[in-house]
Amino acid sequence: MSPSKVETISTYEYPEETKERCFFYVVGHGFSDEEIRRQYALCEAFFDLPVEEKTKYLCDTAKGDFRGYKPRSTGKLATRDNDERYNIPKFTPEHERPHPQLIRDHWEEIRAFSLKIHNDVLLPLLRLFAYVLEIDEDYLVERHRYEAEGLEYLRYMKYHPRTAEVDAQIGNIWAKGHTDYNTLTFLFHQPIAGLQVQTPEGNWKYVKSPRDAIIVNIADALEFLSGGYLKSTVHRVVRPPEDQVNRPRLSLIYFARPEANILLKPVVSPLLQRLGLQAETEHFSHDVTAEEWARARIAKDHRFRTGLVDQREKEIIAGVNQKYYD
Ligand SMILES: O=C(O)CCC(=O)C(=O)O
Ligand SMILES: [Fe+2]
Repeated sequence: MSPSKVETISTYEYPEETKERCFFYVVGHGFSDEEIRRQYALCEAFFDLPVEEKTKYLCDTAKGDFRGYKPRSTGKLATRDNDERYNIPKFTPEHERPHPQLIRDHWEEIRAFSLKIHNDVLLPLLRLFAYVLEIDEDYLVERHRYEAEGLEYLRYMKYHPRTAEVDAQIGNIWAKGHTDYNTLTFLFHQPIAGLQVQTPEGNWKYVKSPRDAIIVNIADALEFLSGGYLKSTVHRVVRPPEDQVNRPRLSLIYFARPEANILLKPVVSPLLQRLGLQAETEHFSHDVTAEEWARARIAKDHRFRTGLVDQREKEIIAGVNQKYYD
């Protein structure tokens, strides 16, 4: 028998990495399935309250304030959105406000849940991003102090199923493509499909939601602070697939934001200097704070939702535009 011929092989060339902007997942986050499902149960119970009760806690979105209850649009504006929200702000004296008894009855549990996201998930990630940016490990942490003035909130959300006819009028898009305006958004497990992320080529891809993972989304403030190095993810929500379309879609989301007076400009970072990103990628015509940016975006959103304008306005503040995507 002749020895088999040994083929010479060269090293494997890896295919090019995907250039997609991604959400990323955090696992091993320390939240039990039960803890999360209790929050969903509270979310469901909140939206089951009579509408007269919920509207006592309306948020003042005209002024860019998202604390409290946002009803879904109805009547002629019914196609503008199909979701109700209840945003529960940080548990600090600045944000003391009335809440329904249901929320009061579970105050400590909701508070512990919110603080756990802030302390055990947000802060370690901020240290990681500081490491990536080659800046002091606590630089971002010191700008997201829980006790400081500024708004973060836990959001309970409920999307109401709509008929195929109504959904067809808006191209089956429940929430148009957008970026979030905060630092990081944490989306807890979401069994109803619908969330999609936009690739740099402009295509949309479903975001899977593994049961043990929190989906994390980089948002505008982090993009500004990192000179565009960390990209604010463009995402949207579409009509769920046929086997899920008749079920209400509950979402449990935490929005972390920088402290109110943090200026949205790139941090001084060796990495950004090397990459030539130290100059701002988008230029505000004057300094803009995290609070101003968020309020301006919420107020513009209010104008569209409530029918004051028929097209979403592009310019948000100080010459910087927000893009919307179908
Ligand atoms: O409900 C979701 O899955 C995403 C919601 C969202 O993008 C938002 O509220 O900003
Ligand atoms: Fe979003």
